Amino acid sequence: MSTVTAPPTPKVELRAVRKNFGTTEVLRGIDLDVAAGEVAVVLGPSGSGKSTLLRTINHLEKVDGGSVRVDGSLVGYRRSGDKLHELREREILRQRTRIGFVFQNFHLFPHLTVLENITEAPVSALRRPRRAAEETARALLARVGLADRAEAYPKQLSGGQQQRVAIARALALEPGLLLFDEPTSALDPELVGEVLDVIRDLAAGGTTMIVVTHEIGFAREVADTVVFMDEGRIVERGTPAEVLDAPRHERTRAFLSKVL
Ligand SMILES: Nc1ncnc2c1ncn2[C@@H]1O[C@H](COP(=O)(O)OP(=O)(O)OP(=O)(O)O)[C@@H](O)[C@H]1O
Repeated sequence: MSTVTAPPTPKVELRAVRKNFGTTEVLRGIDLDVAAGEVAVVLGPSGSGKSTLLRTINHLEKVDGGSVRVDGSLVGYRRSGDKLHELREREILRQRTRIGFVFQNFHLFPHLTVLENITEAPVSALRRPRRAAEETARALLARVGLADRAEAYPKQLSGGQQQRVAIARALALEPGLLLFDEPTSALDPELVGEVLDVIRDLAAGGTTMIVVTHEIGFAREVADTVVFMDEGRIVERGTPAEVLDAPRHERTRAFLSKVL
């Protein structure tokens, strides 16, 4: 008797995702699977829809068509009978806490210390006891190399340090998925490496990640999969060697010739 094993459910599953802003079609039918533990790097020219793609996965943007599943559940919707119903805002927020999001411009709260920035969401959204949340936050700060900056305010830190705090803050929610939106593009060149090192460590530890970046060297080294977006579509997807060294699509070749 043969045993048939079902393929594992992807951690992230996008099917025919469409998003419009007014009359502009920004996502024009995106299909994307990211498996548990996979690191997907998304490349593409400015305006191709990379940020919007991440924001639909996190339900910061509602889709106009298609579906987004994270861990098998439809983001933003629940099913009853054959019908899909939009989830209430509270449930959407709860789902969103399972997905860590690191922005280009850090988005730290300026009036809170580093430690408070990291404990804010676990205490308020997840109702973790403050003492336990602080203990976790200190461990995460050590992990991103900032154990001694817990009491500092964001403006007292360099951009690279602020971004490492933002990563620690995302990790404090113990997310099953981490999304990075150009995490190094607001940094001075000498600070890029320290942030990429932290992301590299997370990748090596098996965290599922989707990273939008223009850092081709990082993509080559860390990505399992490289996705190239152009005008709201995924036009190429493959291993770093396939997409970066032997791109099949003319638009990918043109883009790489500018950034390499
Ligand atoms: N909230 C919005 N309202 C209207 N248009 C928007 C909005 N957000 C994005 N857009 C438009 O959607 C398109 C795709 O934007 P998006 O930020 O997703 O691209 P991107 O590939 O991430 O670009 P970049 O690399 O410059 O960040 C752009 O034309 C942008 O102007």
